Amino acid sequence: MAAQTAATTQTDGVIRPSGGGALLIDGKRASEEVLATIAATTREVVAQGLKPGLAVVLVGEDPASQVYVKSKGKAAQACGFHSVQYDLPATTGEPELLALVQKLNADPAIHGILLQLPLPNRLDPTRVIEAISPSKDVDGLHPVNAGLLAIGDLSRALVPCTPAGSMVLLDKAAAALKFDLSGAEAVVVGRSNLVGKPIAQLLLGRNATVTIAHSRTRDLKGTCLRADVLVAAVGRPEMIRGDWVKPGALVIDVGINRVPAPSQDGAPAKTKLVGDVAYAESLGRAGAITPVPGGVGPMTIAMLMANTLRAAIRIGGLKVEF
Ligand SMILES: NC(=O)C1=CN([C@@H]2O[C@H](COP(=O)(O)OP(=O)(O)OC[C@H]3O[C@@H](n4cnc5c(N)ncnc54)[C@H](OP(=O)(O)O)[C@@H]3O)[C@@H](O)[C@H]2O)C=CC1
Ligand SMILES: Nc1nc(=O)c2c([nH]1)NC[C@@H]1CN(c3ccc(C(=O)N[C@@H](CCC(=O)O)C(=O)O)cc3)C=[N+]21
Repeated sequence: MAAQTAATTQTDGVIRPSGGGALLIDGKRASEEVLATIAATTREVVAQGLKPGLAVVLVGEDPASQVYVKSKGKAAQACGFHSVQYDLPATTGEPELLALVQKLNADPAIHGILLQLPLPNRLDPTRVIEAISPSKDVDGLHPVNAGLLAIGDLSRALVPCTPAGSMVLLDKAAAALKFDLSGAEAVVVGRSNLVGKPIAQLLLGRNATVTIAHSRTRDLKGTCLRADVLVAAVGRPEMIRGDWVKPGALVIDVGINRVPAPSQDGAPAKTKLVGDVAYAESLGRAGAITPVPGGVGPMTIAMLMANTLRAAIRIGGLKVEF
């Protein structure tokens, strides 16, 4: 492990451990590159009289959601966006939430609306998501955007942020290993509308042969072992073991799981983040892997900013390359 930490990120955003083993794809670094491009393009857009605006809506007091929402607001400000956050009590009713969405749909200062999920159980997310104007749906969850992705119209779709960010990291891994996605066996574990399904669509769009696995999949280990590209989006800490990884595979670990960390005797209990893939076990097998934290998480936030800028450019009818 010491050799792993000694190596530093190289110009292509990939860490090559000096002791050999999987390449580490540096999501923090990749996200900073994307954010720098966004900040530069935003200056151009602002000079043309349009300031991209992002509204993040949080219902209830889930501490993890509060952390994510805060980092989204910070990133928006760093990009030069107008940024607003709505913190609604857990008791908020659907009519009030729908009224807020309508107000934001009509607000010319807002180009992106993000409704942080999960909502409190009483509220049905589909109805609220469908109320968001597709042109402002920077999470890419509205059926119009999901449909555009499904038919492969990436020039018009707003693509969900985590899947879009995962593809950027996968491209870095593929470039570093001179690996061609076209025709490759890709396995996505997880089929949520937010992560698993859209990642599978993006991989299909790149001509991978895609399998989507889920909780009813019979031989999950055997399925994973076929994968040249393995994407884990399950939400179960380190469920995918090292010996489920095909030697040389490109592994994208989307999972973000907070688990108890061993604490020194007497010290207060601590927690740490782990992915859905047993990271240490996989280092000796994978060709490349994204770490948790510092992998897909930071890219998700960067792609949310990218979607907001894209939405603003489209709504404003600007002729800016982005
Ligand atoms: N890095 C980031 O920015 C983000 C990370 N995440 C993380 O990604 C993970 C997945 O998120 P999300 O898609 O929203 O989660 P969901 O809970 O919506 O979906 C989980 C998926 O995993 C499948 N699954 C659950 N248990 C098993 C199992 N034992 N074997 C096989 N498949 C299983 C489920 O199958 P079934 O459909 O059959 O129930 C489901 O399709 C979470 O850890 C989440 O925190 C999420 C969003 C952003
Ligand atoms: N409508 C909606 N869209 C989302 O995209 C969405 C959501 N709801 N609900 C929750 C999930 C989760 N999510 C993360 C974003 C960033 C990090 C992130 O930046 N993680 C850091 C670490 C952060 C920490 O230390 O806690 C990292 O992995 O390095 C993680 C998770 C977006 N989500």
